Amino acid sequence: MLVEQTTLPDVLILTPRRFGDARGWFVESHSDQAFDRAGIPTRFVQDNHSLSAQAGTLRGLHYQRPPMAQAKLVRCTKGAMRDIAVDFRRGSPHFGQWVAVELSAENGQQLLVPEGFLHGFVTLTDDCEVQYKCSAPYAPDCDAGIRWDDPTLAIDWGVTDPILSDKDRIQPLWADTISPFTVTP
Ligand SMILES: Cc1cn([C@H]2C[C@H](O)[C@@H](COP(=O)(O)OP(=O)(O)O[C@H]3O[C@H](C)C(=O)[C@H](O)[C@H]3O)O2)c(=O)[nH]c1=O
Repeated sequence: MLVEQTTLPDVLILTPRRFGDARGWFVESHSDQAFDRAGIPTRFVQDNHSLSAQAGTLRGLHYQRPPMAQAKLVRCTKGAMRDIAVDFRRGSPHFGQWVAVELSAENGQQLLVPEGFLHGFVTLTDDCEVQYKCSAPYAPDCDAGIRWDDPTLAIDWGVTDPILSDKDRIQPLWADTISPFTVTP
């Protein structure tokens, strides 16, 4: 498994090895053993899978508050999407900084988004399927978010008028939110 850093050092791009042959290919899409070998301690308890029918669908920015904070391992299994992670940890030298990575069924790349980060994505194709592993179960009472178009974060999503859920239209602003996450630099 290839492990690459992004401009946010704790957010990693993982590319498992694809074994191609005349039939197509095979990949171990996730393996605790591969994580052990890479020195990544994160373990997962829940798999999620979403389908977005139209390109330009934006889901995010979401997180779960402690004690149900989630790390996520995100991959796109049909189509393509622009995956966004934002450092939401007070004390981090990258606090408020974001990174965008294109994930697609074709490139087979995965984004490891640690606890303490906001996560969201915008689809680049119709019928885009995203599958992601979570390190903690869904906890509606801890579910929270920040506005996708927050002026402080100024994220470049590559879209101006995305398809949003009602919930995502009214998420709070970064400036109005105290992060529940801290990290000692
Ligand atoms: C996340 C989740 C949702 N649900 C139910 C709750 C709603 O009735 C329905 C849709 O939930 P929501 O609109 O929050 O789904 P997304 O907008 O795709 O949110 C997710 O997408 C962004 C990108 C994320 O990073 C989070 O994992 C997650 O917030 O599924 C569950 O039953 N379990 C779950 O783990």
